[in-house]
Amino acid sequence: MTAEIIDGKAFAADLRARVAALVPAFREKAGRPPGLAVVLVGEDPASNVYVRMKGKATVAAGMESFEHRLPADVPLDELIHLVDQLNADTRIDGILVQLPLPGHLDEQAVIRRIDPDKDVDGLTPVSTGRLALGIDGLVPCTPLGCLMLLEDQRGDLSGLDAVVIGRSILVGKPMAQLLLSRNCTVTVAHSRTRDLSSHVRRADIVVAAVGRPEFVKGEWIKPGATVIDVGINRTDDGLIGDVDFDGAASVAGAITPVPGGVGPMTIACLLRNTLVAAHRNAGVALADDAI
Ligand SMILES: Nc1nc(=O)c2c([nH]1)NC[C@@H]1CN(c3ccc(C(=O)N[C@@H](CCC(=O)O)C(=O)O)cc3)C=[N+]21
Ligand SMILES: [Mg+2]
Repeated sequence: MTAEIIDGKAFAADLRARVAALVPAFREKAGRPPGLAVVLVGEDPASNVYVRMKGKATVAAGMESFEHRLPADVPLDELIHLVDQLNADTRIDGILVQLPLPGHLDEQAVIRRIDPDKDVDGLTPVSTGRLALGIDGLVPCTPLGCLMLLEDQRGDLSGLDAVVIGRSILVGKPMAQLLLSRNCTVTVAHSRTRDLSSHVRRADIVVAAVGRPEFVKGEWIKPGATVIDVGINRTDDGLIGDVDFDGAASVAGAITPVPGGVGPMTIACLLRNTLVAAHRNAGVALADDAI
């Protein structure tokens, strides 16, 4: 094995500490802590674990956590009504509706109801548009975390060839936009892409977000490439990424492990986005390079 293992867990712990260090000054100036509301519909065990982890991390950072659990069969208008209440609640700076929602609920209808100023997931049409236009806004947490790890690893990304595998709203599409904003040459591959391995073989940066265990093979990786594995696949052997880790680690320059790579960065970036939103919502200044 030759690749450096990127320690996302340590990077995330440092980011969380830097966010927490900025909270007391905010509390002082705003007269209240930053607040994050998380909405969970239904009883999916994995979602339950994530929501509990998010709540704990929020409190540990000195912020206020608001958890709302609704039954799986909640009607759309009740969920929308809750979002309206959270939008109007001045204690709350960030609203996260845990996805996926049960099949009868229209996810886009719920997401577009969230006040863009509280959109710490970066999923509303306004946030998506701002990202595409290169205007300051809230960026989805998982791709933001991936970008932080990449820039820490590679420095300036300008001119590098990047392949993003997956085109989801939560990861693939915003990841491509972020890499483009850093002057990468970006290819977005997906389930209909022909000859995927030939695209991956050219890439200096590979971001795998397909949701299939060990889908990306070590032989596809260009020697020295940086590999970011977003996959969280629960199998009988535990959590498995979207990349064949052992194969890729023998050729890559650096690679994120699963667990302990991108996952912890997602939660750290959620706290970061909540802190940024809180400053904007309360009219308290935060230096551009503060976090
Ligand atoms: N509106 C919305 N926003 C999200 O950001 C969102 C979501 N819905 N739905 C589900 C996905 C998934 N997600 C993760 C967060 C943390 C870890 C994480 O901390 N993972 C640990 C392991 C945790 C474990 O042991 O299960 C790791 O990779 O080391 C993983 C995945 C956020 N998501
Ligand atoms: Mg896809």
